Amino acid sequence: MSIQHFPPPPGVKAPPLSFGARVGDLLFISGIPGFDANRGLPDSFEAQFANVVTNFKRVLGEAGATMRDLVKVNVLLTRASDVATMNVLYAGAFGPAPYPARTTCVVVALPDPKMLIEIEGVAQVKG
Ligand SMILES: N/C(=C\C=C\C(=O)O)C(=O)O
Repeated sequence: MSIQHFPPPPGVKAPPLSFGARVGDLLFISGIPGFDANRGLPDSFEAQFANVVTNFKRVLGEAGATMRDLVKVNVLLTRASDVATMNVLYAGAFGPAPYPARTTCVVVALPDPKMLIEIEGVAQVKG
């Protein structure tokens, strides 16, 4: 079965990865940080979360999927103090129920010291 890759757009300075990779009916989405359109990282958790959702939807859309097609989501945070806020924002962005399966981890660090959150996921893609 072949793999369809969704690389960063030309000119975007990203690490050596695809934002998404599809095999069969499954789309695997890389850890998506909260970069804005200019590859800047806002200071606030809420703004980073909003950018993650925008970026996440773009990757899903490129593969013909939506947030409702998500099967599993992993949320990586660098501050346990953001968990409560994340849950509120998450319910708005990834809801309504039923939600995808999810794991949340508080990690020591993410690749850029300004990153407060990354979300990765697996979605079902039909067609
Ligand atoms: N997922 C990772 C970084 C993503 C960076 C980006 O979207 O620009 C990684 O390093 O694994």
